[in-house]
Amino acid sequence: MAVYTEVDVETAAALLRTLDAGTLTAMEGCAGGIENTNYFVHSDKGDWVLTVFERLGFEQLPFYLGLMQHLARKGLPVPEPRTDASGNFLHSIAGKPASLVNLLPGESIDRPMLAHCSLLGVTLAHMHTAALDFPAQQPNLRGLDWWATTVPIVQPHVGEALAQRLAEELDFQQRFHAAASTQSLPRGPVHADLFRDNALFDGAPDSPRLSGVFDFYFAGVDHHVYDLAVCVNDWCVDLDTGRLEPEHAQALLRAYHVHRPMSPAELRALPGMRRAAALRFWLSRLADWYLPREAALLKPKDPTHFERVLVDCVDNPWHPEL
Ligand SMILES: Nc1ncnc2c1ncn2[C@@H]1O[C@H](COP(=O)(O)OP(=O)(O)OP(=O)(O)O)[C@@H](O)[C@H]1O
Ligand SMILES: N[C@@H](CCO)C(=O)O
Repeated sequence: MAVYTEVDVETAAALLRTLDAGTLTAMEGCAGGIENTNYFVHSDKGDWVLTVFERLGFEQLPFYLGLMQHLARKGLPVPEPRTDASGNFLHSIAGKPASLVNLLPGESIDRPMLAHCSLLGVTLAHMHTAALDFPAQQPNLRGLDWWATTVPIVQPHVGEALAQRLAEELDFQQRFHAAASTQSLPRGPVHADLFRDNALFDGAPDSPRLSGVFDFYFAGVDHHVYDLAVCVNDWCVDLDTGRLEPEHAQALLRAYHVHRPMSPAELRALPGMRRAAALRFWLSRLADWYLPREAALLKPKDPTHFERVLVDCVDNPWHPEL
């Protein structure tokens, strides 16, 4: 149950009033999610998600919430932070940062079909294009520097063979990211964590619609092809074996390419970026596994899955046909 900070009815009702979001009719704590306190809040003006941020500070949130506002106002299915009369979207509850966004319709999909991958490709292309003129800058805080800091932290816990694999992959990534061919790849604000549990679909089963993309709290400026690699590694990988499902990946990339054509350099970089994305989530899961945060209620996710994904990326580099 992801309610770390109890929010009482009076506090929620007062926030709704401040944000001209109607009169509160009901609220319930949200069981999903592990990072933040989330409540579903209902009023005579609509349905909302009230989030109290447990780890992120007031200084990082303007980038994430501003990017969500930017994308939502351009018509993307992204929650829009509700603003007060002065235009502020960052509020405070119990001394912690808080936000109120509109509740998006739809459900997450456990096992994406080709149609879901295509819809994701279309939306991701639109998100990348729409974000290009977002003025704020924040690097991907889970990028190369973080990998280099985290590898030696987790190495003592994983045994010699895996410690060696981590060192070799970090070395590969440092060379790959230093190459001029990588540095010149197109960049912009990207989601960087758009797993299947961060998207919603509605519509009939045979004609789904992508109705929501949320959880922008790892977003940052990075290469577009890195963001694609993160998606391919989750939406288009068998969760039992860690192996790529090439038809799913092809569907995602073809749909993306129609709306934001990928350059030959981006296509060439995809195998290296898939390795980068696999390393990033292997490392964060290893860190959560061996060095759990104090008082964290979260059940750590299985790191070995991304070890398998990385092995598959290295052993079977995949090149899309567009
Ligand atoms: N704007 C929204 N519209 C609809 N549902 C939402 C929205 N925001 C969050 N949710 C729902 O609430 C759940 C928890 O949200 P979220 O995933 O952002 O939690 P978290 O704790 O912040 O992050 P994490 O996924 O890292 O645990 C989601 O699984 C989703 O079902
Ligand atoms: N998507 C991440 C967790 C949240 O960032 C993972 O599956 O490891």
